[in-house]
Amino acid sequence: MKLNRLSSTDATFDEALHALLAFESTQDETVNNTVNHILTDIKKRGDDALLDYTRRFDHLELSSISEVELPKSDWQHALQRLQTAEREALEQAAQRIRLYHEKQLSQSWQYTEPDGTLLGQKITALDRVGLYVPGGKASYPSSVLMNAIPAKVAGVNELIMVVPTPHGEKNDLVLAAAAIAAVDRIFTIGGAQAIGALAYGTGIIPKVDKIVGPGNAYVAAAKRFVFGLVGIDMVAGPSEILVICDGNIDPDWIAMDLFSQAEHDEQAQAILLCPHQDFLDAVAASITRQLEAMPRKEVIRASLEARGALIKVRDLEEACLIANRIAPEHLELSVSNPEQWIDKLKHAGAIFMGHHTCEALGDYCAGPNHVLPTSGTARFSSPLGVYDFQKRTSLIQVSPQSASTLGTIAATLARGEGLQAHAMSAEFRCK
Ligand SMILES: NC(=O)c1ccc[n+]([C@@H]2O[C@H](COP(=O)([O-])OP(=O)(O)OC[C@H]3O[C@@H](n4cnc5c(N)ncnc54)[C@H](O)[C@@H]3O)[C@@H](O)[C@H]2O)c1
Ligand SMILES: N[C@H](CO)Cc1c[nH]c[nH+]1
Ligand SMILES: [Zn+2]
Repeated sequence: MKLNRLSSTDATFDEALHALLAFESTQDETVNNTVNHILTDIKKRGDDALLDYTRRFDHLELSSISEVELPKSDWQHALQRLQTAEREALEQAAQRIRLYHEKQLSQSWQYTEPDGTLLGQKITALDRVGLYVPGGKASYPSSVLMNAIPAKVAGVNELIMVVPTPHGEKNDLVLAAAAIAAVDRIFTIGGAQAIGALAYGTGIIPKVDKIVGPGNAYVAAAKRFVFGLVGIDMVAGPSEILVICDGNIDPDWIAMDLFSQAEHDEQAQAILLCPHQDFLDAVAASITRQLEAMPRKEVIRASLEARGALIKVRDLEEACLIANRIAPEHLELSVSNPEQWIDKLKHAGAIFMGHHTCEALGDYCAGPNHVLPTSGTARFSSPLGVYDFQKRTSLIQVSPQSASTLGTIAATLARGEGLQAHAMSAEFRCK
């Protein structure tokens, strides 16, 4: 296979790195046109359009719209059908994710000024949230846990899950995860039509306040379109891993860490930064050797050839600078003293510290969320968390004494803006 081998001292390094990072699939014009058409149709024809698109894209023939909802007994049976090991793994992962996210709960606060004015911030959970669970090419029970648990920890009243079931095939692990995470309702719909149904509401699908959860390019484009009418978590791009390594580890481990994100899809990104040429060569050899045994080898190969790279850096200091430029979704700091480098790393969705912390643990059960900013957006955004399901309302209760002081300030500023009613409203309350 043709691996991209770069060195930070090459004259063309910046250009080569820029080319590797370029990714624009959710902006694709054909996808946007299709999604626009689907959303308009869902808005206009509601449930009838939903049935038509579910038939067309998921090959699911339903005789009546009521069949898109899965009764709760179905998910409970799915949970009971699981092998003990699978059920225990889901429950243990759920427990760790819950404990971690409970730390994120924000509380309302208020304070009173000396003249009796009270100021504060009231925290309220969102009323109704839609959770998109992908189901086109693969199933993601871990994503059910990662989205539903923080929502429930925040106190969301009603959590509506949608998941496509191509040819009517339901995934027991996905349904069992929904039961464990206490989702409220499940509908077997997917793609842009599911996002439209959640955003506008149809006869059967209730309109939600916010839509969360990852999906393919159609789902991502639909979320962009409905943003504003409803809230969205983020528009997640393909998975990314960046490994900074000191070379003191088995190269097979690092090659497999790169595969672990490359196997998600052809556009996933896997980059290794290391100061030691012999270690980079050993990882390259390991990639070639281990790839043949991987069930998803064609996806891994395509991803590594298009957007993967093994990069020789001058030292770990420079590796941190390059990592900050890339702002990866996942950053493995595979070095002996990871704490030493943390202050230098400013932009990453999640940092996995030390030789024993592989990124895959974070995908399933470490505790922190696996829904993370991609495509460089870690420069300004954060992992999905409880805070995404809570909103803040300001509280202001002005004492009679303060009404005079504040009223004078406000009236002066209001007249400066030419707003007479503002000024008079404040002055009426001045003593
Ligand atoms: N970032 C994360 O945390 C995370 C987690 C899990 C999955 N993912 C990503 O989510 C994505 C899941 O994609 P998927 O395809 O498996 O499932 P999906 O559920 O996102 O998409 C399937 C739906 O796409 C629609 N669709 C397919 N082809 C279409 C077409 N030609 N026209 C209109 N609509 C069409 C159909 O409605 C179908 O139901 C992957 O890219 C995966 O990497 C990300
Ligand atoms: N790595 C993905 C997020 O980038 C999440 C995931 C789900 N299953 C396995 N991995
Ligand atoms: Zn993953």
